[in-house]
Amino acid sequence: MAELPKVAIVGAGSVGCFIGGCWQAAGLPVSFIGREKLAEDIRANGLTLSDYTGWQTHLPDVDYRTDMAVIGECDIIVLTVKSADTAATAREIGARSRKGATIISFQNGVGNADMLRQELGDWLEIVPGMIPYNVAYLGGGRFHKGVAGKLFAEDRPETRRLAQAIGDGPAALSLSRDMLGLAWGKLLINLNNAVNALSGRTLLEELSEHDYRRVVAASQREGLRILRRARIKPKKVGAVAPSLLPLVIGSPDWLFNKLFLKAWKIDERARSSMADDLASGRKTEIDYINGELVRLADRLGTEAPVNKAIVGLIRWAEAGAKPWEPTALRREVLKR
Ligand SMILES: NC(=O)C1=CN([C@@H]2O[C@H](COP(=O)(O)OP(=O)(O)OC[C@H]3O[C@@H](n4cnc5c(N)ncnc54)[C@H](OP(=O)(O)O)[C@@H]3O)[C@@H](O)[C@H]2O)C=CC1
Ligand SMILES: CC(C)(CO)C(=O)C(=O)O
Repeated sequence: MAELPKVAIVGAGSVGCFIGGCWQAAGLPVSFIGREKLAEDIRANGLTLSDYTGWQTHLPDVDYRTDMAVIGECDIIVLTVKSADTAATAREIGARSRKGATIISFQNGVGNADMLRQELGDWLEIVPGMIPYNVAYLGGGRFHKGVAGKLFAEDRPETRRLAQAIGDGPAALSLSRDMLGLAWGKLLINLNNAVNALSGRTLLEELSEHDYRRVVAASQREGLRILRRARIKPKKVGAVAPSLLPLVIGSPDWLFNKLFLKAWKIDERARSSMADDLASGRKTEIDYINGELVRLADRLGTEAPVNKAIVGLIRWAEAGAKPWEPTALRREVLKR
């Protein structure tokens, strides 16, 4: 990999188009692999990327495809499909990729890298990654990063070279030797995704309501208890240590809205990816977030009533149930 690595983004939707677009803007050769609807849009409009700071760039020439033919030429494969699609997509990648190429998972949840190891471990180098920020598809080839944060990938020689090639910028790559800890830290933050989706509101609107935050805080407190029991140490993602998350999220409005919400730089359009899934009638990743804790609790012989209740409400919402008002959601989940 003496020259710039050739990158394929597989599952080029919100996150994939943003990351791949930023890396192309940084000078890397990037091919995007995704669905025909986005291919048409990007063919017509190119790719426009923006973020919450007002930064914007436009890429008129984008190699967006709907087949994997190019994958055999790529050094770095970035996987950005939803978790339920990981195994099937990995098999497609395995059939076409070059032995020894690197695949990085930028997905929510804690199990995608293991799934990739299972499907592709003897063929590709499997690298866990983590995406801390939100990306919204705004139509017309536009993708907007709505929350602050830096991408992470496991610290290895090939990711060090990649990070150097990308340089600084909105999709800069940081490296870590504790990706599993980061994945669990991110999962604790992602417990807000379901409440955001159930609220039917933007992240800012939802997080400014104390009753929604009380539900999130309770699911995080329960998550932390289960992780302690499993001897899993979640790592800090963002400004707040995992053990303090329930305290900060559950704090009263006068403190939370004035201090924390302002400092987090959340764009007023931003919603969680689970809210996007519900809005477009797709199955959510609930089984890989709150559901992961429910399964872990089960394996440990303990209970996860708050997260279990939230999984149930998301199932209803997937079947078409209406959004929840703050107090009604608090009463339904916390029974108080
Ligand atoms: N969006 C966000 O702000 C954030 C997302 N994440 C995580 O990032 C991951 C990606 O999310 P996001 O970008 O929102 O997802 P999107 O649904 O926007 O993008 C994934 C795309 O991959 C397509 N796809 C699925 N299987 C294949 C395949 N085999 N070949 C080609 N394309 C395929 C999907 O098509 P189809 O829908 O037809 O299946 C979809 O268009 C998720 O794990 C999510 O939780 C993390 C942080 C923030
Ligand atoms: C909003 C964010 C960045 C954190 O919950 C996210 O991970 C998502 O939308 O899936």
